[in-house]
Amino acid sequence: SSVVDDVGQAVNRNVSGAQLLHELLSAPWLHALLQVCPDSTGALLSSHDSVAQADYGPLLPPLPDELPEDEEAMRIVCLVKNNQPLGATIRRDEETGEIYIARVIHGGLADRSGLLHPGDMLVEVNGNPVVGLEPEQVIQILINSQGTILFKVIPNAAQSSSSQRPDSSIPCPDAGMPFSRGDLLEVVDQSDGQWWQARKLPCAVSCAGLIPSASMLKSKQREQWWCQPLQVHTCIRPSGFRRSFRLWRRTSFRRRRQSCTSCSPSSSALSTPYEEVALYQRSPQENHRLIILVGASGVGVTELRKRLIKLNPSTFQGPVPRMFPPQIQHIHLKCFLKFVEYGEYKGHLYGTSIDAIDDVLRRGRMCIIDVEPHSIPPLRTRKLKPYVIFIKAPGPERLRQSRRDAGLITHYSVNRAFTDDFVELEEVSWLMEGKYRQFFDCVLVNDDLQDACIQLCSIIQQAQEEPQWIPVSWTRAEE
Ligand SMILES: Nc1ncnc2c1ncn2[C@@H]1O[C@H](COP(=O)(O)OP(=O)(O)OP(=O)(O)O)[C@@H](O)[C@H]1O
Repeated sequence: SSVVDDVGQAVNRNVSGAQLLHELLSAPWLHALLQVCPDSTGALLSSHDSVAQADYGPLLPPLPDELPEDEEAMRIVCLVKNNQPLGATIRRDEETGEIYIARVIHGGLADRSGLLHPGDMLVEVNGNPVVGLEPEQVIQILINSQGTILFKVIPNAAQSSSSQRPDSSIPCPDAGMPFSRGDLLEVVDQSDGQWWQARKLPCAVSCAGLIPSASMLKSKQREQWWCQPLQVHTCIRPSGFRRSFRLWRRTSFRRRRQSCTSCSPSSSALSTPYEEVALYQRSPQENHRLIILVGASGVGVTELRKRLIKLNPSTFQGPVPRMFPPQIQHIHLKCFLKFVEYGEYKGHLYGTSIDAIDDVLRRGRMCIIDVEPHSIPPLRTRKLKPYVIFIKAPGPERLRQSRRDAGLITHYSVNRAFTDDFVELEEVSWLMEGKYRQFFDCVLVNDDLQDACIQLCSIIQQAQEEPQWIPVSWTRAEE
C-alpha cells in the first residue's frame, strides 16, 4: 500500500510512466497474487526496485540470500481471461495424481503469454490446489474464474515440446479443429508425431487447433477401410435426368456401376491424406491451366460449357473427341491410358485424348472439359495444372423453379416424375461433393443460368490470372 501511495504522489508530480505503474500496482490481480503467494512479495518488489530507486525511494531491503528451494522452482503465471480459450490442454498422471500441461496450442492465450509450457506441473489455480483433482475439476475451476487467473506451476526443466505425450485419441476434443476434405490448412507445429497444430485458411482466428498427423490419419483411414462393409452403401448413381450426348460419360457410369469401383477405398483417396500445396501464379508465357467442370448428371455442366465456348470461341475451346476405327479397338489396353474418358456408340469407341487437350492449350486457348470425377486424378499433372470447378445443384425447390423458368419442365414433364428427379439430382450432387471435394478448387451453384455463366467466367479468369494453391509437386522442375 505504501508503494502505491508513493507512486500516487509521483503521478501527481507528472513523473513519466508513473500513471501506468500506478494502474498496474492497483490492479486486483496483483493484490490477489500477493495474497496467494506472500513469500514472493520480496521478489516481486525487487523486480520494481530499480524503478523505485530511480524515482521514489525508500531503498528496499535486499532479498534474502537463501530463498526456499521450492520458491525458486515455482512460477506464478497470471493470465487475464477474455473471450478466447486458454489454448492449453492438461493431463493427469494417474500414478501421482499430478496435473500437467499436456500441450500449448499455437497462437492461443497460453502460447502468447510465453509462460506456460508442455510438461509444466500445475500446483494451484486461483489458490485452489489441483494435485489429485480430475482434469474436469481443474477445468471447472477455470470456467468459474472471472477476470484474472493465477496459476502456480512447477516449470518443466526440459521445457521442450517433445514432452508432449503421443496420444492415439484426440488429447482434448475442445482443442481439436474441425475440417473437411478440400480445406486449406496451415500447419504450424509438427513436433508431435500424432497430433499437429494447424490453422484453417483463410485465417479468421490466431489460435491454432489440433489435427491428426498424416501418419495418424493414414492409420485411421485403414481402420475405416476395414469398417467399410458395415457402412451404408452410398454409391453415386447417375440421375434419371441425364440426357446430354456425352457417350463416354454414360459408359463410364455403367462400368462403374457394374464394378462399383467408386466405393473402393482408394478410388477417391490421395496416396497421402494431406497434400502439400503452394501458391502458384501463372506467368504469361505458360500455357493456360486446364479447366475441368464436374457435376452430377443433369446439373447443367454441358450447358455451361457450351455457353462459355459460344460466348468467346476465340478464348475457350473444348478438345475434339476422337473416334477409333473398329480394327484398333481391341488391340491393346495401353492405348486407352492416354484417354481421359471414352465410350461406345454404335459399335465405335470415342474418347477425349490428352493430345487433344494439349492441342488446344498449345494454341494459347483455354481448354474446357467436363468429366466424371473419378477421371480427375490422372489429369492432375504438372503439365496440365487443372483447375477443377464443381457445378453444384441448388436445393430441389430452386432446381424446380429455375428449370421451370427455363421451360424445361413443361418440355419434359409428360412422362417424368420431376420432383423425384430433382431430389435425386441434389442428392447425387451432395454425395459427389462429399466424396471428391479434395479435388475441387471452386464450387459454383448452378441456380440462375445467366448468373452461373457470369460467375463461371470470372472464376476462370481468376484461375488463370491470380495466385492459386496447387500441389507442391506441380511447382517442381520435374514430376
Ligand atoms: N441453371 C439452369 N437453369 C435452367 N435450366 C438449366 C440450367 N442449367 C442447365 N439447365 C438445363 O438442364 C438440362 C440439363 O443440363 P445439361 O445437359 O447441361 O446437364 P449435364 O450436367 O451436362 O448432365 P448430362 O450429362 O446428363 O447432360 C439442359 O436442358 C439445360 O439447358
